[in-house]
Amino acid sequence: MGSTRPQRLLRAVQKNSTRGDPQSVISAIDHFCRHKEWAMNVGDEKGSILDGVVSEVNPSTALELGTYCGYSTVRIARLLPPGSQLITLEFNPAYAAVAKQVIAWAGLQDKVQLVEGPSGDLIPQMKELFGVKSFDLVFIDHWKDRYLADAQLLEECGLLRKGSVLLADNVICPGTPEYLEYVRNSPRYESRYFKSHLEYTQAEDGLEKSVFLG
Ligand SMILES: C[C@H](C[C@H]1O[C@@H](n2cnc3c(N)ncnc32)[C@H](O)[C@@H]1O)NC(=O)c1cc(-c2ccc(F)cc2)cc(O)c1O
Ligand SMILES: [Mg+2]
Repeated sequence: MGSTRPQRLLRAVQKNSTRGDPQSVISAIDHFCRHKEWAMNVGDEKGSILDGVVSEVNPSTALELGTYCGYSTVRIARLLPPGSQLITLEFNPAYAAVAKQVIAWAGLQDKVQLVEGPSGDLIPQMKELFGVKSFDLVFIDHWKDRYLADAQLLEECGLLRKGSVLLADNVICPGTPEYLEYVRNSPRYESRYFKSHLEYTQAEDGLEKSVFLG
């Protein structure tokens, strides 16, 4: 049984980065995806926009939907203030196993709770599982046709407060039209588009930042 792309990505991290150095892990993954094998990480260009939003929000509790190999998990966790927590949900066990090792290699395991399972089942359990009152920041990067349902589920579960920020990847490519329509037209959100490119390509893509108004 040959290796999978996530496993090859993990090997590239262990070979080309320094344990405990998140920036070197990020650079190793970007180099692997640009020069060896494309993979669906948010990437360096959109990643810089993500960094800016994380720094601006300075979240004490953050949620990520769709861990994949843990690239954006590392990007977010490396910027979190001491005592803050990032919960990341991934339903593919093979991806979760790789992400766990990438996060540990970066030395960020104490800031991250990686939970295996589908977001639709796990979001309603956030309060009881982790004592979460509300999320200051949610990075949405999972199945593109789950973005709207899960944003509304977060609202219904009382997991958003006035000022909570939703940051959604891939709103152009592969695209999330119904989510975009909702956050851009709902009086409950103040939404803004950050134009960029699909990771490691020239295709257009972007991030949508939506502030929940309560
Ligand atoms: C969906 C994936 C990301 C991960 O999300 C997990 N997942 C899913 N649904 C759930 C859930 N309901 N709960 C928890 N986890 C969940 C999954 O297992 C993947 O690991 N992301 C993408 O498919 C993705 C695709 C592209 C892309 C763009 C152009 C192309 F030509 C081809 C692909 C770019 C991107 O930037 C992406 O992000
Ligand atoms: Mg994405």
